[in-house]
Amino acid sequence: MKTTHSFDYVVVGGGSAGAAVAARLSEDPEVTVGLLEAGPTDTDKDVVLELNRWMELLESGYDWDYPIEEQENGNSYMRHARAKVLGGCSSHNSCIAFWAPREDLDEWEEKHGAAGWGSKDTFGLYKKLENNELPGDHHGHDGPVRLMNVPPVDPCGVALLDACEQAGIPRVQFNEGQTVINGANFFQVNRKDDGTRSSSSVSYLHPILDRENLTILTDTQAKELEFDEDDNCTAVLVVNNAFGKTNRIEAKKEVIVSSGAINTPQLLMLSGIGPKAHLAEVGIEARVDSPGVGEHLGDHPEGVISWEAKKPMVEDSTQWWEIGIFSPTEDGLDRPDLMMHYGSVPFDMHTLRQGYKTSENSFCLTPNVTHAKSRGTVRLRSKDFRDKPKVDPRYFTDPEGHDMRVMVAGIKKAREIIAQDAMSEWAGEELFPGKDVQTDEQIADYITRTHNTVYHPVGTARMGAPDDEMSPLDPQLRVKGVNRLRVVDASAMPEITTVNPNITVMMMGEKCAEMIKNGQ
Ligand SMILES: Cc1cc2nc3c(=O)[nH]c(=O)nc-3n(C[C@H](O)[C@H](O)[C@H](O)COP(=O)(O)OP(=O)(O)OC[C@H]3O[C@@H](n4cnc5c(N)ncnc54)[C@H](O)[C@@H]3O)c2cc1C
Repeated sequence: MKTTHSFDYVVVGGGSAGAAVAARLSEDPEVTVGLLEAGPTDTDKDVVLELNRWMELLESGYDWDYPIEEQENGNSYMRHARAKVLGGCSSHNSCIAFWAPREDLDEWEEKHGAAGWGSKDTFGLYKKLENNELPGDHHGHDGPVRLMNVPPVDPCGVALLDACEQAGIPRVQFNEGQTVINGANFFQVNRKDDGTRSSSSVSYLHPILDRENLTILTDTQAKELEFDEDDNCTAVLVVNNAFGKTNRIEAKKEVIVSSGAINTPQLLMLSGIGPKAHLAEVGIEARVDSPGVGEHLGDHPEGVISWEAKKPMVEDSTQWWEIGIFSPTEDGLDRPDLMMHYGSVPFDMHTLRQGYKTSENSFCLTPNVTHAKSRGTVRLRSKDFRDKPKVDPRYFTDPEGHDMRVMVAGIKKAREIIAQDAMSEWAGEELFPGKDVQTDEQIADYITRTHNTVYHPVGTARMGAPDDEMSPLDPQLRVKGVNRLRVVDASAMPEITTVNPNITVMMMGEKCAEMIKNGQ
């Protein structure tokens, strides 16, 4: 096997976290950094760069496109989109941009043992990464990632916010440092003024493409991590050619895996780090018996309810999913347990096949469970790195029934909002689930067959206290049981964020680089 490159740091995956880590580490001209990305570059691809085209990327050649295992209580037709292009999912997502509520981060530290990740240590990193159009000291104004408010130009969306107010959900400005438990508005998005997404690639990598100590190798897929006899991670074995030949990329200091919540546990397991019994099933000898790898898969399950529009819907949009509504289903919560997105597009991808009505001129609300309790797994299908791993989110399997209870409440809350006077000029017939679906049981049955995801898988290689055997990473993101190997991406989250996670994943990349630079 040929060693084709040698770097101090090798980052595996040029996505939301990986691009940030590589950019920050290579600020030091004394170190060399190699960034490996399985997909192609984004620099010349309008379909990737123009934010309002993001839905074209689902199930396209830029999507790893993971089917899910047969679900006991969920929609087995669902697919998990995962971008395969520089910038990762930040290059094909809808760029809804949120700081995590401080309670989420404080819980990571206090409940899950992720010392140093509380809001007092991490809010400064959100500030560092952003260039927010909002004024004030709370925000950063010279970071790489541009955040802006979606202009409130969609008249149906404006009416919806009026209806929210009539239903007791006030307009609020997001990302101002106060946790929004009950409130709605047009989102902030990470987008530049000219409509280009401010993905991690656009934000962190495009400005430094000619940096001499940073080498970006696209179309380069990692298949295994190499270790020496002292369990130091010394290299990444990759395939970057049409003949399937393996090349070796040496890491003189560290390897940082940032391949996302599905591919990171896959690569760890292919490298012998994972649950021993499962590895044995596919013929891999365990280097580290780490039972938490591929476990604890969390997500935001999402339902949909849609109405025919009485007036023509918008024909252009910032990104078609422009409004967020937070509304708690019970009193006394410190964070909302229910969120909804508003879509100004037909969204029948899971309802049409089930026989529900559809319309070209419609809008929808998509309630999601912000802290779903069901947990799934990512497992190897075989020891072949080319085989898609088995993704089993086990939606709606939590024994208390919390997730379905919140989802049913979400459908009812959506109906309550749309029934307000302010929506009377817009809301026509309810297309799905429709007026015949009324009882909790009927709504739950509908959800089970038609739900989607907000595409936020997390937690499959989570960080936690050094002595917690179910957390494969320590709070410095180091993989327990080996040396010179870290993970940073959504898989490292101890628990899902209440809100859309992408900006938090970038923040994690910032913190990882900071810890490495500080010798932690
Ligand atoms: C369709 C969609 C819409 C979304 N919308 C939003 C939104 O509006 N707002 C929000 O906050 N969040 C959104 N998300 C979620 C958010 O984008 C992700 O949580 C986040 O990008 C995850 O970052 P990551 O670094 O963990 O992984 P990624 O950004 O996916 O990066 C992983 C990278 O590693 C590469 N890779 C994988 N395996 C290998 C390998 N073996 N070798 C080399 N490279 C490899 C991948 O190709 C990819 O580029 C959305 C996600 C999707 C899929």
